[in-house]
Amino acid sequence: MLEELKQAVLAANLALPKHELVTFTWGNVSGISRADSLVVIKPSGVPYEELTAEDMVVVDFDGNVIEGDLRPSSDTPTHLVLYKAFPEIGGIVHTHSPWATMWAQAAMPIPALGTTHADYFYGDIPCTRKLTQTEVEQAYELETGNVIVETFAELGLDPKAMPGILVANHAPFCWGKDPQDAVYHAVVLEIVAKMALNTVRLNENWAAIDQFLLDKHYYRKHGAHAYYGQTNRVSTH
Ligand SMILES: O=C(CO)[C@@H](O)[C@@H](O)COP(=O)(O)O
Repeated sequence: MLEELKQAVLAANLALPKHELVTFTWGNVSGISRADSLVVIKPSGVPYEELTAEDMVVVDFDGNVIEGDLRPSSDTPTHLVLYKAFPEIGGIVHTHSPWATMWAQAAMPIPALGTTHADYFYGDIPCTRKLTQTEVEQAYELETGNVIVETFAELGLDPKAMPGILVANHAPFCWGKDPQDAVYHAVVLEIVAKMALNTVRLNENWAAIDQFLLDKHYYRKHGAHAYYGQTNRVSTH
């Protein structure tokens, strides 16, 4: 059951240490089969170098384990909230990648400063509000998902145009059309987080990218009028 998705979720998880986005077991990737209403996710706390496809855990939308011998990622409730709220996404990544996590710990959005950012994130990368004590104590991982959805609703953001967020005092979550696409966005997020932090350190009079340049770069790669890359080759970005 879901063998292909398990392989894809395993490969996406293994890509995290390869891209230096995780230390020890600090992160997870999942993928969804919308046809089956099932999610495949990394097991909790298992070192990446030991993971196999059989270790991937299949859960339903209520978090019940349908397949797998191991306990699913502790962040499974967050992933499930996001899959339910954002029907267009097919994969989710959570890491504690240091540059993005610095912005999350500062509880600050990452300003859109340049075209590297604009190529993938259409505007400032938001940061959630802090969770309340009740939220943390009663349903921490579920409320982490809820505060992400709340932030997107308040800011009127489109999860396709803004494929990631920072959770205040915690770390980033990213997503994409499938697990690999979500990893791609997590890699870009870490790079733009590093560049933005050093940019604002270099120039205290920093200014956001002009809207017309942000538009040009984002829409070169996305939407009906995209023209980046080749038409006769499979190219995701
Ligand atoms: O956020 C944290 C730890 O603070 C977790 O996401 C991280 O350690 C990964 O946990 P799992 O191994 O997926 O349960």
